[in-house]
Amino acid sequence: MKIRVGFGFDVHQLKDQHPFVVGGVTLDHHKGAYGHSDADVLLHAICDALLGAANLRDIGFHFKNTDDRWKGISSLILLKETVKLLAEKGWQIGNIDAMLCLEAPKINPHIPAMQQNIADAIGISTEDISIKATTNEQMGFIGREEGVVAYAVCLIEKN
Ligand SMILES: Nc1ccn([C@@H]2O[C@H](COP(=O)(O)O)[C@@H](O)[C@H]2O)c(=O)n1
Ligand SMILES: C[C@@]1(CO)OP(=O)(O)OP(=O)(O)OC[C@H]1O
Repeated sequence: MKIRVGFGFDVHQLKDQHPFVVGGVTLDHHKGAYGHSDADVLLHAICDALLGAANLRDIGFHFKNTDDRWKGISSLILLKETVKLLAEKGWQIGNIDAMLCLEAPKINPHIPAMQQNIADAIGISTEDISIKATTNEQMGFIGREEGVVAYAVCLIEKN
């Protein structure tokens, strides 16, 4: 059995009165993440961790931010496409561990729904998908609510 580890990072600007989609959940907040897609920072970090583990470049390589096909798209679709790219090379996903860094809103109440969205998209158990959150203790661009950051690691395996 071959196993590989992957790491992903993503950051998006926060803008007033913009939808805030994280892990496929639309959060009720006065600001939201801005990007070419739905700007789901958590799913983008997970896509990059998976692609990195399989040595398949990164999210922007496969889904260019100049391509109208991805304009406003749900990142759950990008995640499903990413899993297909891995499956074509024989990779299965072992587990994912992710960390969100944002001042507000509180993420904890939404974690089960995010885990379920990701589990449905990639076909593994919610038990193998960990999501955590921290503030940046009011420091820097995260502390000023100018941006949101996510990190993710994963294990993938094939026979
Ligand atoms: N956006 C967030 C940030 C944090 N949490 C939860 O609160 C705990 C304390 O956060 P600190 O940054 O003050 O250490 C953190 O461990 C998370 O459980 C959250 O849900 N959403
Ligand atoms: C997802 C893509 C494609 O719609 O656009 P964004 O939503 O701007 O997100 P980013 O994290 O910059 O990554 C890659 C992009 O090409």
